Amino acid sequence: MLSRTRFFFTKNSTVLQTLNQTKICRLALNSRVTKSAGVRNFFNTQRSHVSTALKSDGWNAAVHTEGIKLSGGQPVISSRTTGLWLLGTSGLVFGIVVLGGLTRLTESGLSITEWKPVTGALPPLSQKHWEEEFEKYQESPEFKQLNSHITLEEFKFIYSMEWGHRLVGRLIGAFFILPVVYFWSRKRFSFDVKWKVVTLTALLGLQGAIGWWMVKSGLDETQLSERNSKPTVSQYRLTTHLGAAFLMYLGVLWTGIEILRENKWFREATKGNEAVSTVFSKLNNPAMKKLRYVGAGLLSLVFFTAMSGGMVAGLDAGLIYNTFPHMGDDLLPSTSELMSPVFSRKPDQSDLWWRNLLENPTTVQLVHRILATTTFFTVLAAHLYANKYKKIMPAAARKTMHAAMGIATLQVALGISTLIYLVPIPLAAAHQAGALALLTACLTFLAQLKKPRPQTYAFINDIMKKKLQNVTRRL
Ligand code: HEM
Repeated sequence: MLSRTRFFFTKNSTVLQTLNQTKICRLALNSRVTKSAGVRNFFNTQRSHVSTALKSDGWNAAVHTEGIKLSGGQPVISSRTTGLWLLGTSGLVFGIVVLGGLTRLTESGLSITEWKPVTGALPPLSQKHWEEEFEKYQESPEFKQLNSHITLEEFKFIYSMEWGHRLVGRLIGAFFILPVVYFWSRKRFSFDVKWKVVTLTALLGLQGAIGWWMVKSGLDETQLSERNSKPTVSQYRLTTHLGAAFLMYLGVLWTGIEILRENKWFREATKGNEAVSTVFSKLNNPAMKKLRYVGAGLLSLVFFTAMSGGMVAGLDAGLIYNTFPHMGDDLLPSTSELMSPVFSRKPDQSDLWWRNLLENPTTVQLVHRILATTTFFTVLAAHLYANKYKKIMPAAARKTMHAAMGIATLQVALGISTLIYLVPIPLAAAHQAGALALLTACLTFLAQLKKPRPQTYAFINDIMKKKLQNVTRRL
């Protein structure tokens, strides 16, 4: 349909001339009139002419319409719809992370003892089916050691939590993969976005497998006895699952923001809006390079702190030392407690350090406190530093840095409250969501400082140079 016509113009004047000659340029650029049948017919009769011109142009110009299919052609900029869809996906991933946290906090995660990617999408629908599922659960170490008192009704609750978590995972899979196929076939992705989307699809598939790998560590008696643990999932696997979800979230968000920024520049450039040149010159300022390092450093630090939080959650280490800043009577527990030989598994104790750092709940909690405090003061320092450049920084980046400061403060308050009140579910879930919110702010800060890709830069600059103010892009 012509109303879907999307135009990407770059350097070559031959094509522009051809388009002008055939009047298509004027008619199609003014796309409000393209719905009329007369114009559509006119356009159809001319399309082969344009297509030939474009092919001979060697892809300096690319016009994408439903009517004109240019073999192997790809847009310089992905369509705005793909950016919005990626932001929608990031919202869903945010939601499932919180739901996953609630599943863990309500101790529901080990209630489904099998992984059936397809048939598991249906919950038990009859009393008999529920009883069968309950019987399977009764074979699990969690039931035998911790939950032998549980009734079928109580089992239904924990089962539904875990089933809901898995269902939302499947829905996100569909919400992501079906549009990928559609957008790909309609050539809506630029080359850069294509490989990102492939990586994200792989990560999504991997995430399901990691989820089951994690659950298995809490169902397998051999693994539990090796870890000398009560029936819970391994903290390493829980953190891997959390980390993969965070990476997926950051990946879709980053790609979505990048596409929407490019589309915004494109729209403004076609309107002849000078703001694009201002943003480009701000982004080209050498001072922004330092701020980019600051943003990347912050993002990595928050991610690392969040992963250490995953280790705290996986070891239930929030249930000890429920005071802040003191841990017990002093600021720090004794060295013998922090580096206890109990956690070493080698006769020569060569693994004493790393095992305590990753498996001793006291040490793991201390590591999280140290990282969290470092993160807070680093955000504060970055905020003060970024403020020095507030006049030359893009406004969006300035605002996200303010947001990061506010969220970091809230996150520390939530973390301390979670600890002091012995990990109540609402606070712990809010603390987990807070970690994602802080990551969002840091990632958005960095994304707003990112220079345009060279091909985007050339493309947008070209539009501005040619002052193609009438170009519209209907997405
Ligand atoms: C920048 C600051 C912080 C970040 C990014 C952060 C991040 C996280 C994350 C991602 C988790 C895992 C949540 C889950 O999987 O359910 C967690 C858990 C936890 N954090 Fe933090 N945290 C921060 C600050 C703090 C502070 C200051 C404290 C208090 C000393 C704290 C105490 C806890 C506790 C007790 C848990 C375990 C909660 C549970 O068992 O669900 N956090 N943190």
